[in-house]
Amino acid sequence: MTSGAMEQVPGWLNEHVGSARWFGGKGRGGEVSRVVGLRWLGERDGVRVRPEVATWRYPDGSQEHYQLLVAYSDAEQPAGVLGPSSEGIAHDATRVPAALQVLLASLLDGAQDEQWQPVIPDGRRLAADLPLSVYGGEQSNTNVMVGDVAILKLFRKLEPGRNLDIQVHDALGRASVGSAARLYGWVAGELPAAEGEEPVETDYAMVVEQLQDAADGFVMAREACASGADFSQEAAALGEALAEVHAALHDTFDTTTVDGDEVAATMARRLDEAIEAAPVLSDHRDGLVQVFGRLAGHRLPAQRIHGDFHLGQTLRTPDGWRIIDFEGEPMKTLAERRLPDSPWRDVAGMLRSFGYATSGSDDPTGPAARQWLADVRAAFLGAYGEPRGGEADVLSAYEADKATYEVVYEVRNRPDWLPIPMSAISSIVPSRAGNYPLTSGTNHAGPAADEEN
Ligand SMILES: Nc1ncnc2c1ncn2[C@@H]1O[C@H](COP(=O)(O)OP(=O)(O)O)[C@@H](O)[C@H]1O
Ligand SMILES: O=P(O)(O)O[C@H]1O[C@H](CO)[C@@H](O[C@H]2O[C@H](CO)[C@@H](O)[C@H](O)[C@H]2O)[C@H](O)[C@H]1O
Repeated sequence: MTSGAMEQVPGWLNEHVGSARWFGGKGRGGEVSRVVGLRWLGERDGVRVRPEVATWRYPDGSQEHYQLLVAYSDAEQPAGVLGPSSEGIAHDATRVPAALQVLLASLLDGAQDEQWQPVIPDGRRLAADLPLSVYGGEQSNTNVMVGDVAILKLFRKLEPGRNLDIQVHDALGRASVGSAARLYGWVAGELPAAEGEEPVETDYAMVVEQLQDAADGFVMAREACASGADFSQEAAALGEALAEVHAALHDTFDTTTVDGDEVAATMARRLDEAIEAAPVLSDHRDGLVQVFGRLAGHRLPAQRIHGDFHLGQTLRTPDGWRIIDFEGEPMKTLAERRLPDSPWRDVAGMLRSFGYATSGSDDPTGPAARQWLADVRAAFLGAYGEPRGGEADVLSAYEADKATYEVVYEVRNRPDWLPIPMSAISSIVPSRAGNYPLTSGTNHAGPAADEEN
């Protein structure tokens, strides 16, 4: 098969895409309707590598595009086997070391065609023989660690236009913001066009500075709460880092104001969609709508923000906090994620995340964890800038909205963690039906603390 041509969809592809961590349509049904191979990137040790675009079609007729990186060989590789194909045995290339080397070499070689265009303006420290490994933790895309130099982030869900992570890292680098990683390069290209359609630009990958000795903010905060260690100074530094990023984004991208009535209506609509995915929310509907309703009659300043800010998006390096992953909420469309939004959405995301961190404590609802939470919230807000006047209501509405989003996220991805956002919702909006029962003894999170609001 030549590059760019459409191939018959092999049977194993539905399983590969539908069960992947990066697949955003879990629970919505559908299947792969077509798959198109882009350019062959090269061959090494009998393994040929090609990025491919799989189109997933949902029962309602909508569709999404996902990037696959496929390695083909005549013999089975030790890991990553997907199934047979007309090109040989297909493998998930992120699990085949030789295939990852082919990918890196092709970026450095820089060969381009319309569909796949590597651009590495700052690749001084990259070399084809650097060891490569796929990051093994939670991620919505696929991060390949390139030695200790860079991270190659393969975007999985492909969307039209410039990727937000590339755009924001670029802007923050130009503004000399120290609390984000440096952007080294990217792979732009085109989504394969269906018959009779014009090709649409997209981005396939990004290469950024690999932060060294970086501790995950969520792990750090959770451990601090579990051991009773003070986290206030760290929380204050996080507040400063977010304020620095917000200031740069404010000065770089368009700003506007948004209508509080519309924001409240959008939150209520999101809630109704959330209730369909997570009926457990329905008892809280009226109370949540009331919280959202406090935005009515106000105009809220809006600007480009992070959009999915939580402790898992922060890394503590020896030089201070770094904020990562500026792609916004994975469940929103790119058009929605590009729109200016209230900076209080990011603040609320971090406050919610501090609540998640209390799950590390033996007694998440006990006085020590509650005090820890109150202290870190106060320190973070103090350093970021306390909400003034009606901003406190805006912040509460965004916290409630974020918790609603989290309920759906947990239902779909980590049902064991569901008690955490549910208990937050119970404390924001005590319901007639009583609080969500806190379960204990889950492997991951354990019971969640009641949260301050
Ligand atoms: N620049 C970086 N330096 C070091 N580690 C990073 C960097 N960017 C991301 N990581 C690690 O990779 C993980 C996933 O990255 P993230 O950008 O959140 O990916 P995704 O969009 O796939 O969720 C992070 O939690 C972090 O541990
Ligand atoms: O994968 P992303 O980083 O884009 O974010 C998604 O996954 C996050 C979980 O990994 C999820 O965050 C939720 O869990 C965190 C603890 O693991 C917690 O700190 C956050 O407050 C909570 O929202 C995030 O919402 C989701 O978009």
